[in-house]
Amino acid sequence: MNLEKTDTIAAIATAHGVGSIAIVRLSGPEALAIAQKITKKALKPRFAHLRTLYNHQNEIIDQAIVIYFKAPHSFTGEDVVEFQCHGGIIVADMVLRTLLYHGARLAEPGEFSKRAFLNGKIDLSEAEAIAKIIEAKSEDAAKILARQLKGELASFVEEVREQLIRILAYVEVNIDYAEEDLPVDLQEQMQNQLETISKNLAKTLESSKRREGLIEGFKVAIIGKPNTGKSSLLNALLNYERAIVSDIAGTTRDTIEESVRIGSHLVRFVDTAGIREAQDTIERIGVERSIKAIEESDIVIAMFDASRPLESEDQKIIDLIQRYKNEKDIIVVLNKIDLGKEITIEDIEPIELSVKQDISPLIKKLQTILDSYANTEEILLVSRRQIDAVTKALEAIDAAKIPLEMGELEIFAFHINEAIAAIGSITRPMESSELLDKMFGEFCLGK
Ligand SMILES: Nc1nc2c(c(=O)[nH]1)N(C=O)[C@@H](CNc1ccc(C(=O)N[C@@H](CCC(=O)O)C(=O)O)cc1)CN2
Ligand SMILES: Nc1nc2c(ncn2[C@@H]2O[C@H](COP(=O)(O)OP(=O)(O)OP(=O)(O)O)[C@@H](O)[C@H]2O)c(=O)[nH]1
Ligand SMILES: [Mg+2]
Repeated sequence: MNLEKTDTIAAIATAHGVGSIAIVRLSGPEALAIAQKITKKALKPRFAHLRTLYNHQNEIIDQAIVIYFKAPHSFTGEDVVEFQCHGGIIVADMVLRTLLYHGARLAEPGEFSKRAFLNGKIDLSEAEAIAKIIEAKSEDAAKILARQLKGELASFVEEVREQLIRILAYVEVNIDYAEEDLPVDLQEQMQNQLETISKNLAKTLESSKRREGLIEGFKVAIIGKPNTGKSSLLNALLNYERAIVSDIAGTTRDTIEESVRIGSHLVRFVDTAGIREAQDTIERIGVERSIKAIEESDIVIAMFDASRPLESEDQKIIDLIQRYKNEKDIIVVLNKIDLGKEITIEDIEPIELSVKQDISPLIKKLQTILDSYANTEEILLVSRRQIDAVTKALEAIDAAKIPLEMGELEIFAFHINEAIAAIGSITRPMESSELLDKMFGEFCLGK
C-alpha cells in the first residue's frame, strides 16, 4: 500500500456518553501537521504533553493530554496523535470537528484496525480478537481474546502451516525427481503426519464449537414434564417472580428467556413449556420448542418431580437425555425433595433438591461445568470465519489421503496446497477487499 496516498482519519475512540475522559484519535500522514494546528505547539514522539487545544477560530476548547506516536511505531503503523480530552461528548466533538476542519476525514468503523492490518501491525486473527474483546460477555472471554491478541492463534496457525509445507516439500522432490513410486516408509510417515495434523485440527474445531458460548454467552435450557418446577427454578435463579408458577400442569406455554450471572459467567436460562404426551397441536409445538431449546443450548437441566413415581411423560425426557447426552452437558434435577422421594431413575446421577428451599447444589454444579469450559489452555476459534477455515483445511487434508495412498502425488499436492491456503487464511487471507470491508465494517467507530 502506498502510504503517501492515504488520507488522514479521525474519530472519537471512547464511548459516546458521559465520562471523565474522552479520546480522539488521528492517524495518517498529515496527523502531526493537523495536530500542531490544534495545539499550536510542537509534539515530541512518545511524550504525554499537557496542551491547550484551540478551534479554527482560535478559541480555547480544552486542556488535554496529547500523545504523538511516530510512524511506524503506532497502533496503525502510521503517524498517530491521540487527544485525551475532557469527557462527555461536547468537548470530544469540538476536538473532532476541528481536526476535520484542518483536513482530516471522519474514519469509517474499524478503519484504524484495518490500517493496522494493512500495515502489518496485526494479523486478521488479532483484528478479530480486538473486535470481540469490545463485546466480550465475560472475563473468561476477555482473557481468551487477550491471548489471541498476543498471537496465540496465529502461532497455532503458523505451526500447522509449517507442518503441511514440510510434507509438501517431500512430495515435490518426489514429483520432480523420482522415477518410481514413493518409498513405502516415506509414504507411511507422511500418512502418519497427516493423521496427527488432522486430529489436532479436529480437536480444536470440536472444542471450539462446544465452547462457542464463551464468546457469545452460554445458554441453559430447563426441560421436564409439566408441573415439575421449571418456572419456579427460573424465578429462584432470578430472585423474582418472572414466570407464572401454578400447580396447574401446562402453566408455561411459551419459552421464557432471562440472563443470570453464575460466578463470572453471564448465562441465559430458557424456561420451556412442560413436555407431555402430544395430544393437541399446541402441545406438539411445545415439544418441538423444547427440542429446539436443547439444540440451541450448551447445558440442559432436566427436571423431574422427586415426590412422584416415574411416569410415561418423564420417559420422554429420559429419551431426550439419551439422545443428547454426547453433545450437551446434561444436569438431572429431582425437585420437590421436601415432599419425599418416590422416583427412581436408572443409570443417572441426579441432584436432589427443593427449588422452594435451596438451589445452591445446582448452582455449584453449573459453575463447575462453566469453569471447565473456560479454564483450558486449548486454542479457541472465536469466529465463524475461523471455524470455516479450519473445517475447509480438514476437508482438504481428508481429500489428500486417497491420492497419497494411490501414489497420485500431484493430486495429493493440490489438496495439501488447498489445506495450506485455508489454514493460512485465518491470519492472512488472500484478501479480497470486500472481505476486509465487511469484516472491519462491523467494528466500532473509532476502532
Ligand atoms: N490510548 C490508547 N489506549 C489503548 C489503545 C490505543 O490505541 N490508545 N489501544 C488500541 O487498540 C489498545 C492498546 N493497543 C496498542 C497497540 C499498539 C500500540 C502502539 O503504539 N504500537 C507501536 C509502538 C509500540 C511501543 O512503543 O512499544 C508499535 O507496535 O510499533 C498502541 C496501543 C488499548 N489501549
Ligand atoms: N413442595 C414443592 N413444591 C414445588 C417445588 N418447586 C415447585 N413447586 C410447586 O410446583 C408447582 C409447579 O411449579 P412450576 O414452576 O409452575 O412448574 P413448571 O415445571 O414450570 O410447570 P409447567 O409450566 O406447567 O410445565 C407449583 O405449585 C410450585 O409452587 C418444590 O421444591 N417443592
Ligand atoms: Mg412453567
